[in-house]
Amino acid sequence: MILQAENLTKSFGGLRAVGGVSFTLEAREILGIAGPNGSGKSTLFNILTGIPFGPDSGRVVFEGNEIQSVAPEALSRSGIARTFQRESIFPSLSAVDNVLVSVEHSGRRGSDRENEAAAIAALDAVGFPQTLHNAPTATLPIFFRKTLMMASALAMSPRVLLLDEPASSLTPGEIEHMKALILKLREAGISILLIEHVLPLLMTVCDRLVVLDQGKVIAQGLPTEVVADPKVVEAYLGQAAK
Ligand SMILES: Nc1ncnc2c1ncn2[C@@H]1O[C@H](COP(=O)(O)OP(=O)(O)OP(=O)(O)O)[C@@H](O)[C@H]1O
Repeated sequence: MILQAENLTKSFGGLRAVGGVSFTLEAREILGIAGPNGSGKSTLFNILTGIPFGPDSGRVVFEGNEIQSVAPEALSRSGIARTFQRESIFPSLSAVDNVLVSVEHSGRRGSDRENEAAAIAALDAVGFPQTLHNAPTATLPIFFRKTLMMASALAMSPRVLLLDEPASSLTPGEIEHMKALILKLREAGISILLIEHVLPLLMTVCDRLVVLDQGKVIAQGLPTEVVADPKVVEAYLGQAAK
């Protein structure tokens, strides 16, 4: 086991966005976090990484160490990196310069030439086209903005990577590329937590699923078992009916 969440909670005023969530992530596992809109998925990522806020209570154990109170910068240097649901890139910087920002915050800062080589290696690892390395990122198509954000996360050399809806707004062909990329990252030895709305995508890449509804785990286990669980069907159908 590489990561363990124990009874995590987070409230916003009277709203309990995450209400006692526990799960484990095994080394080199892809664990999907599913659940309808507003079920607490992104808040769970926020409190796991401390970006932008930690949990109200509960424990997060990463490689045997409690990390729920570790500052986010120290945490990302220690081997956990994340992407965001909305692409968080610096639009005025080129792709290489975006990734360089991560390299320079990774705690492995070298010479300018070494840093640039590390940034380019991260872009290559996600298949980001060389022709776009120096293009302004503001005008990049969404698929490349998403892979750029993944390259920035990889530049931190994470052992655990949290991906928040990497496939949202992508075309079916792009989703296939994204799937292949996620599987390749696991092959490279990275353990992955993957938030997605779209159950069929989770079904094809995840080893196990955890399903949240209203901040609580309502099911977890093998994807085929979880999607057949009446509580999961009800949570998704309830959402569709709204
Ligand atoms: N910073 C915040 N302040 C107040 N309420 C928040 C905040 N962040 C999230 N919430 C609320 O917490 C609940 C869980 O939101 P969260 O974004 O974690 O859900 P989600 O499952 O990621 O949803 P989606 O699939 O729509 O992204 C929602 O009711 C949301 O409105």
